[in-house]
Amino acid sequence: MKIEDLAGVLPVDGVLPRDVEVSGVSSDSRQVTPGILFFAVSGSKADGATYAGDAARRGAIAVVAAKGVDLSSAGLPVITVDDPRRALALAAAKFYGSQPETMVAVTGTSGKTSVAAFTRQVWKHAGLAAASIGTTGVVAPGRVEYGQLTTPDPVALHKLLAELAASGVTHASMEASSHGLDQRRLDGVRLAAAGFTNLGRDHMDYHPTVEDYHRAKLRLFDTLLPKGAPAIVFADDAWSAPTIGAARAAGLDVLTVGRNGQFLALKRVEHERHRQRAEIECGGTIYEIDLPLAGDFQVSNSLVAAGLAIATGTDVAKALAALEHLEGAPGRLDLVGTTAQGAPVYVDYAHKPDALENVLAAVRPFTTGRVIVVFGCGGDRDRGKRPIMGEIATRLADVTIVTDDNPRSEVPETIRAAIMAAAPGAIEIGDRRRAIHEAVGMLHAGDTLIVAGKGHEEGQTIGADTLHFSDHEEVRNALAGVAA
Ligand SMILES: CC(=O)N[C@H]1[C@@H](OP(=O)(O)OP(=O)(O)OC[C@H]2O[C@@H](n3ccc(=O)[nH]c3=O)[C@H](O)[C@@H]2O)O[C@H](CO)[C@@H](O)[C@@H]1O[C@H](C)C(=O)N[C@@H](C)C(=O)N[C@H](CCC(=O)O)C(=O)O
Ligand SMILES: Nc1ncnc2c1ncn2[C@@H]1O[C@H](COP(=O)(O)OP(=O)(O)OP(=O)(O)O)[C@@H](O)[C@H]1O
Ligand SMILES: N[C@H](CCC[C@H](N)C(=O)O)C(=O)O
Ligand SMILES: [Mg+2]
Repeated sequence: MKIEDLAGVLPVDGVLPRDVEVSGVSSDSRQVTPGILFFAVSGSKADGATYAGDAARRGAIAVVAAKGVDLSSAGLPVITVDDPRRALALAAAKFYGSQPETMVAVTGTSGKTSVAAFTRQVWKHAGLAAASIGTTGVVAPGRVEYGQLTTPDPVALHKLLAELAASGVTHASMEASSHGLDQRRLDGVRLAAAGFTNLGRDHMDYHPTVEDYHRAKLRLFDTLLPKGAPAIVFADDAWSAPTIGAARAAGLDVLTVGRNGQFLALKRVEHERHRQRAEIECGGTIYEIDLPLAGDFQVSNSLVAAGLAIATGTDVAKALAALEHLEGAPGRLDLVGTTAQGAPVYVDYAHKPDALENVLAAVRPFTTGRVIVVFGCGGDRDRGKRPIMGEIATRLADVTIVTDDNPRSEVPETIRAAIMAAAPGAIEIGDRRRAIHEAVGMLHAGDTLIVAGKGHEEGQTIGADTLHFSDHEEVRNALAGVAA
């Protein structure tokens, strides 16, 4: 690509000769190779501008930086913009060129991974070549890969989207995390529709207030979606009304789903142990759907996913019929096994208060005995959620076992103590393996065990080391009677 090809997204005129070849774009000087256009972005730990010299030494052709940043010593032509992160996203989109024709994104505190996976499955059922991108990685026809971030950085994202488009993928759903939205990672994605699930306490180590966190999420609707595009909003959350208001004000076609929804109205749900029967009304017709998943919240997630598929052209009856074949995303209320007496053991990714509350409430209706929960809180993350989650667990479970979940650089005992302080009667077992085995050993007929917090994760990070650890494996071993 020539630098002039970026003229639509960057003020390149007069900075470099128009026919200078660009071999790529990057915001990480360590990744710069000759011909790369370097973007100096200011981050949480460092300021990219201080690495412009490094980028120059590695062969960058120019640096894109915020107005007012002094880069006179970098020895590179400077292109100035208002928002270097947005410029990077738009330039990455232009550089890699193609994206699946129909792209949708979903945001919300909980349910993003599930909705992205469900939307892909609904499209697939409708005969479309579909992919999903999120916390558990990339899933596409012939491709399953684990990813590092929920919303990949724009350079990795557009490289991936171009690969997917080249492989024939026409439809892709992706998660829009608040970090991703705030850091402009999705700004170059051509979105056809977007979804909102709910808002609760999360990432309070990044966003100063819950209002700031909500504002970051709203960028998806008021900045990224084109006017007139459909916004599928779950209508039964405390934050639904302000989200609907903002989406309407942005000129979007707001389609609400849920008990209070109008586009897909949930009329009735009957919960069974591992499945649910839902009556959904759309355009005056009632559809009866057998959802093969446990958990009230999965009904909500299915409605958002079906809404996204319908809003982007899938036939209503086909989309709703596809819900009968949904598979849960890995580690989301994932039934790993049952004891000889039939007590189910679920692995779930609830690592924030609302998610824990929902998952414990979800299993109560089909638990005739006790609900037992094993969970902990991650180190180097929001400390405020620890007592809140302790309180939720002891209020909603009959037996609470507090254990470790990625203590990272923190002292594990201190994290557990903060949870225990609000969890009277809870049992403290730091070693997660032992905690899981003891919990499985306690199960009687009618009980349900939830091992929460790690979901699909395959490691336990203690200090700087990540040791292999899988809740799925430990549950299976404990059920098989293998010693801890
Ligand atoms: C806090 C955060 O979100 N950080 C992300 C952010 O880094 P940053 O911009 O703050 O980077 P920084 O370290 O301050 O450096 C500033 C700039 O200097 C550059 N640099 C730095 C060193 C050097 O030698 N040369 C150089 O050019 C860096 O590449 C960067 O561009 O941008 C980077 C590139 O996109 C991300 O990899 C990085 O994610 C880190 C690893 C991370 O852990 N992020 C998590 C918190 C995250 O984003 N999570 C969300 C939500 C998860 C969920 O709830 O599902 C996600 O979407 O995954
Ligand atoms: N719609 C929902 N409402 C409330 N809780 C939910 C909902 N969907 C999922 N959960 C809970 O949140 C956990 C994470 O679900 P999921 O991975 O789909 O959400 P996410 O938004 O992608 O989360 P993360 O940001 O952690 O990746 C689930 O394991 C479950 O406990
Ligand atoms: N995206 C989240 C995941 C948290 C999962 C939990 N197991 C933990 O380690 O706290 C984070 O990195 O904060
Ligand atoms: Mg996710």
